[in-house]
Amino acid sequence: MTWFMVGVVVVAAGLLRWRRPAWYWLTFGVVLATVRVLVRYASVMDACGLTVPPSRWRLALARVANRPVPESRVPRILRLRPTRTGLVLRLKLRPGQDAFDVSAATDRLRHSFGMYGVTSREVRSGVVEVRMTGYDVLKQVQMPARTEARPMRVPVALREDGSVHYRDYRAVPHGLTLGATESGKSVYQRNLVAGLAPMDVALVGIDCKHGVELFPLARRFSALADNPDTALELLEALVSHMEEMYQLIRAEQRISVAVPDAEIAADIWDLPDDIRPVPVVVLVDEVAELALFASREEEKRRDRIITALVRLAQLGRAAGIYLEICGQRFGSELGKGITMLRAQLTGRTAHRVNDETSANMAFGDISPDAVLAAIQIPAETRGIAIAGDSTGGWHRIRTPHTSLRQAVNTCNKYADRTPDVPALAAYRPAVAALSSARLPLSKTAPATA
Ligand SMILES: Nc1ncnc2c1ncn2[C@@H]1O[C@H](COP(=O)(O)OP(=O)(O)OP(=O)(O)O)[C@@H](O)[C@H]1O
Repeated sequence: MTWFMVGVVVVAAGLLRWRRPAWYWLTFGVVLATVRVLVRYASVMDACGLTVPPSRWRLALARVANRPVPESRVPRILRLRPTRTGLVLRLKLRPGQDAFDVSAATDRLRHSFGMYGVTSREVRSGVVEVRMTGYDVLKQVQMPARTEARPMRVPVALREDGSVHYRDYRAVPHGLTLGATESGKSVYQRNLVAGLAPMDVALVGIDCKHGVELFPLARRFSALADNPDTALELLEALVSHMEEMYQLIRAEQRISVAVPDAEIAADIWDLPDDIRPVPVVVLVDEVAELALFASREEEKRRDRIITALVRLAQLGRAAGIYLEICGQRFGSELGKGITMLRAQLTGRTAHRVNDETSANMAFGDISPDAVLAAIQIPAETRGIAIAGDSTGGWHRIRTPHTSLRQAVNTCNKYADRTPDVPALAAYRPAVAALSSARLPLSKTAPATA
């Protein structure tokens, strides 16, 4: 009977591991992995070259006391913390070791501890955090139920080490998302919109793919444009809005300068709550549509559009205006001003790209390693992307698969949080018109069936 029970448990564990790796990890994997790491720790560290020989004084002490020669020493375990997706091991390095030793050994640690993936980072001098994942967390992304809530910080994807990837607008104001067609850019953008929807933020959309991506989300948008002419007007209205925000900050500065010890506002976040304007996130889908032209008139329009975008990218942060630009390619081939604009878009996300040039457009000026990682994204795993910023750090990420329906539901749910931005009032989508436009379609559907 006992052997039968053991057999049932082993088969259940095997099935879970195969079909539901996340459940396997939570039920069996976490305990087995913790025991394995603790039991094998010293021998694995030794085999991976992460030990240091005993110090001279310990050797001398052993000689004097006539004791056996002391063994090499392993980094001290400060903490071993199980997580939803793996284990986090915090190590205190021995004298003579550095964080690079551990990062160079991550692949050896991975297979020695029988984990799916291992990454490491230096937390502070001499202390390294080794994050191990028990299974491929990017295969079927499940975001944790609770994430750290902060204004303008969206939990948008999962990183391959199991941690949450945030799009933090206050830390990295402007972003560029690139990727070949069908690589997952729209799903990424949908996750961003769904994450921003419950926040106190005005969403502005420019979708020159005839509005198919952003217009269904119109109820949560304060302004929308679906063609280059309206996009130009909207961007110029945003520049005026930005100038008004600067006037507001200046006015507040004049008041605080006269008050000794008062804080002087440098951006909208320093303004008192009651006068702080709502921040604005501008989402631009398929940016190349704004940069292409076929006639002299269109060229003039294009130049004005790029000038407005460059001005918003250069000065928008203090006024609380953040750009999120999305496209298949974004290089000098799109004409003058593009490389200048790209330099301001320091948050970079690259989905699968068709060639090295496109990967270079995303990361060439940031990190050569990230360029290589972007080229290696396999075509069959859509939604996988490399996310990096101007610090040179980068991660492999994947968003949860959010359908347009789910994103629309979220936007409808938070429709009452859509703020009015007076400068953009002319571009506010006519939601009533949108809903009534659907009525004849749904009425005619049964008739034609
Ligand atoms: N994070 C994801 N997880 C799982 N599947 C995904 C993910 N992201 C995208 N996909 C799949 O890839 C398909 C293409 O995604 P998406 O429409 O976002 O690509 P795109 O880059 O915007 O393409 P295009 O430029 O042609 O509009 C989606 O229909 C979806 O099935």
